[in-house]
Amino acid sequence: MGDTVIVLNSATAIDELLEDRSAIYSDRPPFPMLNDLVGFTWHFAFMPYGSEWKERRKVFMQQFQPSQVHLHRPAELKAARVLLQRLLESPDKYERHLRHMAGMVILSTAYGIDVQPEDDPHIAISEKALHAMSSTGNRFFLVDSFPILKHLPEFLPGAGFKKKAREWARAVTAMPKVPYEFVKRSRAAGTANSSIASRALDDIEESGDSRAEREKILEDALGACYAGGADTTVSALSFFVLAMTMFPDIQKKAQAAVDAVIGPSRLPDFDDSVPYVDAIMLELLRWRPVGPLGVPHAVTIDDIYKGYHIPAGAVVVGNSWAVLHDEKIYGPNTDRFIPERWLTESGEINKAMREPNAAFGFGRRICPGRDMAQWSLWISAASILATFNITKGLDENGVPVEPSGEFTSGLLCYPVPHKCDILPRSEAARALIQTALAV
Ligand code: HEM
Repeated sequence: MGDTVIVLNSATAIDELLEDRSAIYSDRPPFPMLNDLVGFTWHFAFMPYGSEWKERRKVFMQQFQPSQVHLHRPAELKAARVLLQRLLESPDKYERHLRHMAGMVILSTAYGIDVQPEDDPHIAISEKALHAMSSTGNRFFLVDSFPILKHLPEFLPGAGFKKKAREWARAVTAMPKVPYEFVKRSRAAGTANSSIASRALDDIEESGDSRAEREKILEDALGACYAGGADTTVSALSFFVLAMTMFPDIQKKAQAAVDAVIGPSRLPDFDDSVPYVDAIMLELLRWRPVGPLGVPHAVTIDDIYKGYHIPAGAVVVGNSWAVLHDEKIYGPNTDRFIPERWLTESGEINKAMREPNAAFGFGRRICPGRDMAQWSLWISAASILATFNITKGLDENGVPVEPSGEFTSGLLCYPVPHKCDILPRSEAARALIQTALAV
């Protein structure tokens, strides 16, 4: 990393630098362990600001622009309903089910893959690579401060990180390749489902441009869906489960709001408008941003801000947590979970509030999957509220166990595991879940 690290703690500084001057604040630090050794060089989240990053981000954005998002809805809806069924069968494994749901949305949307209920091979490959990413991103490796160390032979004492990196690199290289090759094989066999990959390959074939290069860009860009979207979605939904466990009154209010719109005989759909659930989603992203310090940016040329010299290469961190907990922006008690802060007196979303975009990063690097993320979170949360009660688990004496509310530290945070019971709200709710996928 560069020698200078600047942490921006105020919304004003973030707006003025990472947003207004994003043309020069959108680079990344080098990440020697993650990129050079573990092999995430294909993932545009970690690429330097430049043509390779631009090409991949452009291809990605084309598929996630507003005119395309309706194509992703069936997969998001199906994954939410499968989630309900899995919660019904084994509620104690809810973390595993959230992970399955996030993987299902991404693999189905991006590649048209129908994931298996258990031990899906595509999920397994991607999860291995994600494990490498979180293990690398959440830990300090000396090689990140002294990139020269990457040239140490593996057998030397202190070079154990190279062995670890080599083991991880296999899964990391396979992550974008294996599902992409699956799509190509399915197309050749005439069995391919509709997917982003398949539609983009149609375009490439029709255009007749230099195919190998465009395909490589597409393969990399799609690999970024799982790499950027799985852990983050799981973390946000885990915080939803935590919030519903900790704040039963808010859960009751949300269930009443869902019931009033949906009624007793069906499950939520994307056309349903439930502002209280919108408010819960906004508050969730604000209260517990999954990456409190985002992903570091770097500045490409020397800059001056308020009289301070910011040298080229400086690492610039936008402190999302500080912005999202700023009481001047979001009102009092920002450490508390209060969905009402997002609502007007008449119960509509208050459009004057600053959206919790800081949870998705900044400027030209802002999360390009945020729309998909928010819709997936919304439909999952609304479906759970419609059908389940989430309550505190009981200890051996039958006393409810209060969750600590704590969360892990690192690039990406999760709630510390807590005891909770997830049970259907009624026999009618159970029946709705059981028949949901037959509809
Ligand atoms: C709750 C869910 C999510 C959260 C909180 C989240 C948050 C973030 C954050 C903080 C960044 C870094 C932005 C920056 O550097 O300023 C990012 C980047 C990224 N996210 Fe997300 N994300 C989520 C879901 C997704 C999903 C579902 C996808 C894919 C479908 C995705 C794909 C990406 C990619 C590809 C990047 C790299 C962008 C770049 O460097 O140009 N994310 N996300």
